[in-house]
Amino acid sequence: MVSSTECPVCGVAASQACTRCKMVRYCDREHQKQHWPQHKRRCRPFSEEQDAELGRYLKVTQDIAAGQIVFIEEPLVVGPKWYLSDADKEASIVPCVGCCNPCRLGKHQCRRCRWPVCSAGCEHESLECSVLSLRSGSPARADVRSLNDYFRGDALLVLKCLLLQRQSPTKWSALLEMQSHEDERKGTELHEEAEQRVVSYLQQRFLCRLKQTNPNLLHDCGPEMLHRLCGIIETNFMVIELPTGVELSGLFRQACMMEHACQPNCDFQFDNKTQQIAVRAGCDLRKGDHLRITYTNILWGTQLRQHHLRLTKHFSCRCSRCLDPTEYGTYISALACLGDVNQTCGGTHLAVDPLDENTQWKCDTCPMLLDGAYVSELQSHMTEHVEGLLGGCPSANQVELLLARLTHMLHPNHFHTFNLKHTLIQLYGNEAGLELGVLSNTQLKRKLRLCDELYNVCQRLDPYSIKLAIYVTVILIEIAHALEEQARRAPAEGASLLGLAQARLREAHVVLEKEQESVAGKKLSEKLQKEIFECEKLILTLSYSQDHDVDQK
Ligand SMILES: C[S@@+](CC[C@H](N)C(=O)[O-])C[C@H]1O[C@@H](n2cnc3c(N)ncnc32)[C@H](O)[C@@H]1O
Repeated sequence: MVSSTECPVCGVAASQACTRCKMVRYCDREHQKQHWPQHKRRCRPFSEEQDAELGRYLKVTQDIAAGQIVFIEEPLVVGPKWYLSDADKEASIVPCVGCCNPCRLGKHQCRRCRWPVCSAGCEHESLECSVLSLRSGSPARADVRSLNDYFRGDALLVLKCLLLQRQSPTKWSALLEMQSHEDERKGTELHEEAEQRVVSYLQQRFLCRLKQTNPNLLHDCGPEMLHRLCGIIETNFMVIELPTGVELSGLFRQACMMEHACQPNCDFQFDNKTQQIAVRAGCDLRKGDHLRITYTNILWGTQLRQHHLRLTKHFSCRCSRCLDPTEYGTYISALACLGDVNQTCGGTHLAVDPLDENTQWKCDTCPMLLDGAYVSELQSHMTEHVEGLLGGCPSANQVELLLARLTHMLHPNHFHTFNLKHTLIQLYGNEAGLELGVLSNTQLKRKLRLCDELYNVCQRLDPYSIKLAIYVTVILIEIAHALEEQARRAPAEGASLLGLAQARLREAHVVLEKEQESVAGKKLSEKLQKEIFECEKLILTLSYSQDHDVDQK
């Protein structure tokens, strides 16, 4: 919706904008009042704005309290996941083309187009089905890899977009207004991959036949349009996680206008029944604030986030975190200074210019400078080690060993050490042979210290737990575990330690409110309920035994 310059009541040129949304103008108060019954359904506490750097974005026009729904919106398109990992390409469970429920590949197929459905009776949109029925050939083999390659979900998402030109001209034009970064994509790996996986696949399998059998069905389905749609998806898609664990991608006219920041102020939830997205204020928003979500992983260091944003969204983020070499004092990208050959200086290397991919890294204590290329090679080498280890369910001992090796080179809060420590706090107290009762006092203290370090990093990066609610909840539960165990060991301080544990669990309860709809949030919520109950039981048991002791004395 572009803001109109004519009064919707009488059509004359108008200058008084609706103060809430600034999207409609009136010639006078009387006509504004008259129009309110219609306008109130569209009037929202933000306006659509545009600027040379951000493109379109959303600006708050009146204060909004934390937790309040800012707007609810229907999708333009919802479809299969856009980025398919290697594991996805070998998955035997895929979303049903009809209802998106998980279904086993090869079990049921749509009677007409043969694409995977969850049950014989599950139907899908008829135009989509008739285009998919034009397929040529059949899967080379019946193994999951061949079937996944034959029924490509990411290509189906592009086809869903393409068919809007027939199904809904309004949605089609809204889709084409979205940024695609077409020019920047040309000649890149992403463009080449889109050509291989999506454009040539759709053309050879379905669209060439469509041109012969029904040339007037789609006005524009050539390779340029397909590439443009790939760019629109890449730039705008939002990740939707269903309660079944299925991940989908969605495009929304307005929600996709929200700009990126590495410290967001909004989050969103998808309702699978209505297919609507609800955008919510993650903290108190003031008039003039922009609505911001995060397009990348906020637990990555600046170089990695910037690289990801440049590669996929074609911009350099200049938010306050990206401009600050310490990243709000977390030092999450910082390296430990190795000093000269003889001894380390104990200092920390920080990027001289965090926005420059090739920046040098300067020690804050000695004159040592590190080259950008060296640092990025070191980082990716470490990524391999950390991901390799954490992907294989390691023991606490294995994690400690890698941590000890990396500690020489990284700041204690570096994102690689953050990941290792977040795993460790869950292993201490839960791994077989390292149950809470078996941990030494030193191990218990270490668990608590690691939890505190991780909690502080999360608080600085995401003070309202908009993105890190799950991480923070896990940390708070582990803190409570350690405090409860300390209370068991030192009954004299038991009451105060259990009080602290209970407070941490209550805090976790509040933090987890934000994740009520996600699969991980639901699971964790059940665990948290039990933890709260167990903690209350411990408190009662302790006060009973203390009362009992007093009586006996
Ligand atoms: C999801 S779209 C947002 C809506 C888009 N601005 C439009 O006009 O349709 C993402 C694109 O917006 C721009 N953008 C979003 N956040 C930005 C930021 N923090 N700095 C610069 N550009 C940004 C980039 O071009 C990015 O690829």
